[in-house]
Order: sequence, then C-alpha cells, then structure tokens
Amino acid sequence: MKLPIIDVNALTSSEITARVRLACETNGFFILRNHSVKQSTVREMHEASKLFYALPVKFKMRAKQNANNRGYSPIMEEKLDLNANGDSKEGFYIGRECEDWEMDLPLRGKNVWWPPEEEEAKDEDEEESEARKIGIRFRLAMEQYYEEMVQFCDGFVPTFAEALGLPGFFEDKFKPHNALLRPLKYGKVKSEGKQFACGAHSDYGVLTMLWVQPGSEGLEIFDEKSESWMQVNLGGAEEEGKESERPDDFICNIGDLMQFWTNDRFKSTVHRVVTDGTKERYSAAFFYEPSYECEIEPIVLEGEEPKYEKTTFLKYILAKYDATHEAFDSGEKNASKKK
Ligand SMILES: O=C(O)CCC(=O)C(=O)O
Ligand SMILES: [Fe+2]
Repeated sequence: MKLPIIDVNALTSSEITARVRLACETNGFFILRNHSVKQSTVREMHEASKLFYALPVKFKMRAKQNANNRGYSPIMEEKLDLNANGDSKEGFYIGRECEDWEMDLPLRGKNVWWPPEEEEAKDEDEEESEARKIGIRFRLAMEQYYEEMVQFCDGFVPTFAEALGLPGFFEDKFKPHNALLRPLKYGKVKSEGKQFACGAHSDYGVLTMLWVQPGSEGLEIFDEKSESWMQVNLGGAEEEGKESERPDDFICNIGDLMQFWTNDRFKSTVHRVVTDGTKERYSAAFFYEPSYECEIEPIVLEGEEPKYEKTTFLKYILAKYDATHEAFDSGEKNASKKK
C-alpha cells in the first residue's frame, strides 16, 4: 500500500492541510517527511534501544512497568489482539515527567529508569557496571528523542484543527500533553508461518508517529474496501526503490480518540505487525495525547447526531488499558463506551 507523503518542507501550509484532511478521511495513515527531529537524535534512540534490549532480562526488569504506565514491559505482557497469543515484542514506556502536585492522580508520575538516579552503585561486578552504562545511555537518548518529538507534535497538531475547519481548536487541549514514547523490539521467535508480532489493533489516542528501522517489513494496514491486509511500503511510498534513502520518515496515523472526536469523519484504522520470526525488528511509537482532564465531545457537522457520549481523556484511556494489558487494572473498566 502506498501511503501519501506529506513533506512539510516542500509543501505550503494549505497543501499540507489538504493532504492531511484527505489522508485522515481515507484511512488516517500518511508519511511525514522532513520533520524537525534531528537525524542524530533518531540514530541514537535506535542505537541505545538495541543496546538496552540486548541486556539480560534481570537488569531490564529492574525498570519494570508500573501502574502509571512507565517502564519496561517484557515479551508477551501485552495482548493487542484479544483473540491471538500475546505479542512477541518488548517495549518501554516513557511519559511526561509530572509535577509534584499531580503525583497522586491516575497515570501521573515520574519515569521509571534503571539505574535510577538516586541509587548509588555499590559492589557491582563488571557485568552490572556495563549494564548501568547502557541504562544511562538509554535514558539520555530517550529523553532527547521525547523532547524533540513533543516539540514537533506541538507544531503539527494545529494542522488537524485547520483540516477540520476549526483553526485553533486544539490549542488548549494539550496543556499539558500526555505524550508516551515506546521504543519496541520484536525478537526472533520460533513460529510456524506468520506470527502476529504486534496483534491487530487501532491506536487509542489522537496521533501516533511511528519510526521504523529502515528496511524492516511487517507493518500491515487493514483496507476496508477490499477487506484485506495491505503491507506498508516503509519509507518508500510513492517513490519506488527509494526506501533506504529516507530512513527518518515517520509513519503517522490517527487513533480512536481522533475518530471519536471527529464523529467518525477522521478514520482510525486497524493495523498489525507480522513476522516470520527470523529477524529482529526495532521501531519506536510516539503517542501524542491531550491532557487527561480534557473533555472530549464529538465535533458534529450540521445536521449530524453525535455518535459517542462525552467523556474525558482519562476515562477513555483507562478503559483501553484495562482491556489490553494483563498487568493493568484501573478499576474503571468500560468507562467509555460507544453509544
Ligand atoms: O512497530 C510497529 O511497526 C507498529 C507498532 C504499533 O502499531 C503500536 O505500537 O501501536
Ligand atoms: Fe499501533
């Protein structure tokens, strides 16, 4: 499947808006080219991920994912497709460093790292001391990538408001934002035939910016028209044979919350990652989300009825996590439902 390319350097802002609108009304996927995240930042994020995930599990588990959805999640913990086996991927959630006043609120907290800043290294053997260095490099790389992504998304989100004909609509909705960065590693697995490395799902939130290791395959989008799975031609899109020249394009897609917010005008489309288990694959998903207190109510066109009940982003997202993460229980199951 060829995704439309939106080159933010080469196009005028009205061309960008028109392309974003068309992509969002079609299946919500497009490729973003010439974003502002530095190439060196992307490279280091990738290098540090490789080193971190190669560490023995005993070290990675010291940063195990907590109830605020930060930290390391081992293989098979997540089950995005409820009808399939767990996903053959490991990941690490990094969020906004919250302020002290927010700390008792759901999903708010500090990031979980290993080694934690406050922990003094003592009596460590060589293996542990090497692992610590990698843990620190991982943290620095992720913090840098996170910061540049937030900056880029802050600047890009107004385009969606323009595309909806409501300039400025999102201005106060992301204050503060709740972006989550999730570097992922899909390991080699023993499998017969294809395995769902990341089960079929649509993303939960507003906007996802996905970086995928150049040359790796596996991402598929469900095409409603033909009712079939279409492979995404990573980075290549409209230009045959040019995949490897554009390693830093992002694959962007909008999530369920954007579909909800636009009363189904913008589409959140089901996708998955399939693998034959013979190669490792790295990617990094960045989910750019509004403030938890933000009230979400469908934007309706004239004469249209709202298809969803008003909710807040917090209620909405807790219900999603409950359904897909075995380790997660918010106590708010089914807080947001379709009417
Ligand atoms: O790793 C990928 O290519 C896709 C990941 C994804 O869809 C997700 O994390 O939501
Ligand atoms: Fe996804």
